[in-house]
Amino acid sequence: MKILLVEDNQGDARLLEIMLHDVLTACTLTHADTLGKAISHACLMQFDIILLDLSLPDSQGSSTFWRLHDVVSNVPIVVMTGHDDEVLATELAQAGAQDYLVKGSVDGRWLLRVMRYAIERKRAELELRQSEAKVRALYEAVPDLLLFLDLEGRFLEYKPAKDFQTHIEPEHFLGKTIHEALPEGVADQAMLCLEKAVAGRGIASFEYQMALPQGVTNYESRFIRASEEQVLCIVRDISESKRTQQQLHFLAHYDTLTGLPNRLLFNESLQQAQTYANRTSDTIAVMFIDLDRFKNINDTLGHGVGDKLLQQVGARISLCIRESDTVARMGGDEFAVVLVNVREERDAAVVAEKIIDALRLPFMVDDHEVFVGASIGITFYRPGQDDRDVLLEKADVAMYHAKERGRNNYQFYSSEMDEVAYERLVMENHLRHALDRNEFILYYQPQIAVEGGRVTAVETLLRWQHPERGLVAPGEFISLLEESGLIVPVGKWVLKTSCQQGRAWYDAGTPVRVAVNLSVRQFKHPGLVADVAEILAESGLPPELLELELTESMFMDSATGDVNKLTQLKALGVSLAIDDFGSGASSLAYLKDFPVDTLKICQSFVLNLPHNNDDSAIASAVLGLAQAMNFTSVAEGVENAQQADFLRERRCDYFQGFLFSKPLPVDELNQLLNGSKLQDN
Ligand SMILES: Nc1nc2c(ncn2[C@@H]2O[C@H](COP(=O)(O)O[C@H]3[C@@H](O)[C@H](n4cnc5c(=O)[nH]c(N)nc54)O[C@@H]3COP(=O)(O)O)[C@@H](O)[C@H]2O)c(=O)[nH]1
Repeated sequence: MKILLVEDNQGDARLLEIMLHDVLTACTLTHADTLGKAISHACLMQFDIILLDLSLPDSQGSSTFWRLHDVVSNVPIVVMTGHDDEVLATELAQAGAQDYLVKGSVDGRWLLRVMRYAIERKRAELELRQSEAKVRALYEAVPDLLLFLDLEGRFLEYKPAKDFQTHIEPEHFLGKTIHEALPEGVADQAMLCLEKAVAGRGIASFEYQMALPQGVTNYESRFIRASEEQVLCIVRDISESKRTQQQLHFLAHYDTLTGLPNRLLFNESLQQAQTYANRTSDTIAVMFIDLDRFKNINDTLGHGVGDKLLQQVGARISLCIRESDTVARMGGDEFAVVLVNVREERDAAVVAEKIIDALRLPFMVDDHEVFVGASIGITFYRPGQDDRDVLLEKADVAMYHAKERGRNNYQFYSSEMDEVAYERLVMENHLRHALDRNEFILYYQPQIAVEGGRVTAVETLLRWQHPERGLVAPGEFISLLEESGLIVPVGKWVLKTSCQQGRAWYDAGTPVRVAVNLSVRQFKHPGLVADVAEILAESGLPPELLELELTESMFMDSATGDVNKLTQLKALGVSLAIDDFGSGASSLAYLKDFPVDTLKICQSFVLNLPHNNDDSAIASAVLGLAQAMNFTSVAEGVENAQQADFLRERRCDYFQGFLFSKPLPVDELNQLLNGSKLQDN
């Protein structure tokens, strides 16, 4: 123990020194006989205790204590007095000294006990002071509204929040009970929490809303027992975090484009509906809706229009169902509906018809009048049957059937449909290996010059030589190739084989232009231009003998940088044709901006020539346009002489169709090219 003894009387000092050495084995005693020396020692050394005589040569009475205390306020001071100033010593002991001793009345043991108590008390005092300081800092720093209540729930103390304005004066609370100060519902919950806190069951909290002058605000109140008599209530404004929570919930459960539930919320709703149906034995209908022609609109008019269209579609579907039903956007142009309380299949059919009718009406999007349709697949859940995923799969399978049945219709799921879906899956798997197994072959359909009747070009048409099914037409697998992305490698193979064949005809002295179809996905593939350049170089086909057939949508989608791609393709020296011209609901303005060489009149307009007035008008208009803009014109699907006459009279440049030749394998086409010129009959 390190002791500073401040005593000017050498005798008294010596006496104390002896007493201390008697009772303390390990003790360092520093002696000062003036206050000045005592202060110097106290500044230089950390003492455990100071024994202080109040009457010193340089200071007298209470000021002796206070001057030393100011310097070492954290060291316990025991005041030593004579009998005559015991009153002063008592006062000082109450004011800050740890204790006092009357000189001559103490022995060593007593002195030791007094010192130990003094040190203990001082330590406790310091700890208390520190913990009070912490509580005060905490109290000041807490941004929340703090309310202290008695154990019955009467407000005692109010500290306003730093973070938010309640617009309620402290008087509204102070002196009042919870029930007097708060609205009934909130007060009931607050009392419950207070009781829990009083019972010492930790922190009890609840969230609530209050209608305040500034609007509805969300609060959280936490109650904790603060002392024997008081409970602390911490009130926090959680409006902001509630809003964030709501936004996060919205983002996680709703589709941001249409505001409809997304797949996650749809699944939850379906699960709830199933649980309810299990109890009530009700039937649920699940519909899968896929828009017809949406992709075309998106590709031709752009994604902005596509997005707005989806919003309108979502709104129209919502109007066709009851509030208890759910409509969700599952992604892309796919929507799903859960109908609850379905009595019979007819109920679901009525809703499906309503949806189809609603979506059949034109949509006005950014001054465009656009038409979509819907293919709907329907399946039913009866208690205890399929789980959620199976239901959706079945509705999806039924939807595919609706598409195959010509779109704009609905189909109920039946187990036979699974076989078709299975076949589709098997076909997709076979297609994945078809390229490696050399199962693809190319047919070529001649294009005949109207003037002179010679074969000047051929269109390359893909066929699949299936090991079991024989020759499969592209109508059965091109869409599967598209969906699976296989169209990119397969399309490259078509291009390469066509160019090699084109070069072979060129070398054989029967040069013909080869027209190759490009699919949208192939066109959008970033490596397309490089692939065409490489294939031309490798095959040695003069570029002017290659024509690429593109759809109108590829020309229209200029927003995606595809204009540049067209220009790059054109720069390779190949020609570009617009296939099925007139079938895409698109603006004609692009014709003058893009490097187009050939317009191919869609065969649907040729089919009913010359009797159908509309088709005649369209075919005439397209041919007129081609002549005016200096494009080459090709009529597809020419099957009879009347069609050919009509087209010839309107100065069509080339014919393609069964009237002249079906698509042919290479050998047969070689015979044709080597034979005499073809004549139409
Ligand atoms: N991306 C690619 N698409 C391709 C490729 N090969 C073909 N296709 C596309 O598949 C569609 C169907 O082709 P296909 O079954 O070969 O039908 C073509 C002709 O056989 C048919 N045609 C030709 N003349 C007549 C006729 O007089 N009557 C009649 N009913 N049909 C006829 O038309 C199809 C050619 O059409 P088009 O391409 O519009 O010129 C077809 O859409 C192909 O585009 C490929 O390699 N890649």
